Amino acid sequence: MEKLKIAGGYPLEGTIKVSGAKNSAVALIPATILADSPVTIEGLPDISDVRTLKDLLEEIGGTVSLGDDGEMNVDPSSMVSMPLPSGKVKKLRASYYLMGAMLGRFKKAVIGLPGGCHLGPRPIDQHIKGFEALGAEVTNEQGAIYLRAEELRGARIYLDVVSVGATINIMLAAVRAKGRTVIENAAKEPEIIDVATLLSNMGAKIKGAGTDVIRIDGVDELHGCRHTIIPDRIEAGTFMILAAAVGKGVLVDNVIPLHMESVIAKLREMGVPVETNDDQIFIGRADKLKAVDVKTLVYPGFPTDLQQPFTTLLNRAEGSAVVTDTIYSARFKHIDELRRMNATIKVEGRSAIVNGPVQLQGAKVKASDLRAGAALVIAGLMGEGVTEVTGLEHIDRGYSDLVEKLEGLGATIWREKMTEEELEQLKS
Ligand SMILES: CC(=O)N[C@H]1[C@@H](OP(=O)(O)OP(=O)(O)OC[C@H]2O[C@@H](n3ccc(=O)[nH]c3=O)[C@H](O)[C@@H]2O)O[C@H](CO)[C@@H](O)[C@@H]1O
Ligand SMILES: C=C(OP(=O)(O)O)C(=O)O
Repeated sequence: MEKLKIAGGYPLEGTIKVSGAKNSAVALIPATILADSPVTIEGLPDISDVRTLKDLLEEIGGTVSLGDDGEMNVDPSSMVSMPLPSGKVKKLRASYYLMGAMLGRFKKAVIGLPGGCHLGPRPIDQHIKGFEALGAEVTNEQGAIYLRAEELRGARIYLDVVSVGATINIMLAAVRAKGRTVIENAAKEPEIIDVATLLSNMGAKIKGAGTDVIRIDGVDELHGCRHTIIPDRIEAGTFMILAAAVGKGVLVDNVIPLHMESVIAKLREMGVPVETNDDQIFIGRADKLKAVDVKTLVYPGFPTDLQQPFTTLLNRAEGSAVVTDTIYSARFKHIDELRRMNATIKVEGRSAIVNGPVQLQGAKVKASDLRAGAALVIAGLMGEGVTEVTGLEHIDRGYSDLVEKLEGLGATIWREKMTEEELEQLKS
């Protein structure tokens, strides 16, 4: 096991390139199950969620190759509906997409309950409601979800909660159902459009992805195709926030600026100079930052996945800022760690109140989840002295080549093997 060490307090500059989107990748890969001939996905990020899904496709009989350039070829023709009760499915959240994809292709699946970041309760009742509306019988037996259908029939499904996962999962099952499915109150995240684009290139009939009503006319067969993934707007946002915190001129490359509007607006409100062109965003240096309140919302609102990194940035701002997470009320595990680094933050209900400016100090901290990890890396770069971050298995689920990318901006950051004593401490 390794830990990350960061010598903070130095300004960063240069260009940093964004990889393919994790939350697209983890849906595009299961979507290949639905085809009857090979699918190629270009530009996948080098993250553990992608490697775990590759293993899972191989477990059900797929022939899968993944190049160093992030190109994955999947031949799904020999796949079978093998039960995937736990083990690897627990390593990530998005293993729930195997339910929709396997139900769509085989009309049956057994998948263990998903893992992913611990952000408080993360129910999947809306996914199940959707599968049942399509005609599947769904039961939960000893921590695994059993799905079975004689046939899948299109249905009108109103989501009680706007859910990215449920919207994509229902889409995956519905593309091979008989007749029309309408998903109302659908989520509108760019990753949903990316998955719908892949499925359409495979021969699916989908209209309205990216709006809150998606119409799907089921087809009998889907074929292989080639697809290029969209850039990761959460990784891009992490780099923009990091640049606002410790940059003296950073160009974030390979971005779709339209996806970043809520983040750009908040940074500008704080006084950060932000300029955009077709596929890059430049973040300039502001010596003084103003505190701003932030509320996370479904897309196109401010993403919950950037709430934790943004909370770190607010430590540099003058005044008091209220950060409210309306999606995950308990997504505040990073706060205790930031406090160890000298932050003055109070948590009240769904909100964190950050009082700044404070000079963060290097400390030994632990990432409890993926974006807590990103928040602590930014804090380490801002802090005086050396910061040690453990819990890298979370960061490695979502950030491709993070150390190399930050070194490219001039950061002093490295991975180090943990000692026996440290490993013992981690267990206790
Ligand atoms: C792999 C992936 O894409 N993960 C993203 C996805 O997670 P995920 O798909 O799990 O998140 P959802 O959009 O489903 O969740 C949004 C909200 O709806 C609730 N809910 C969701 C489903 C359900 O059946 N019932 C229910 O009550 C959740 O508890 C949460 O409060 O979207 C989240 C919200 O943008 C992001 O933080 C995650 O990075
Ligand atoms: C919460 C996240 O991921 P997951 O849903 O995969 O746990 C995230 O990407 O911030």
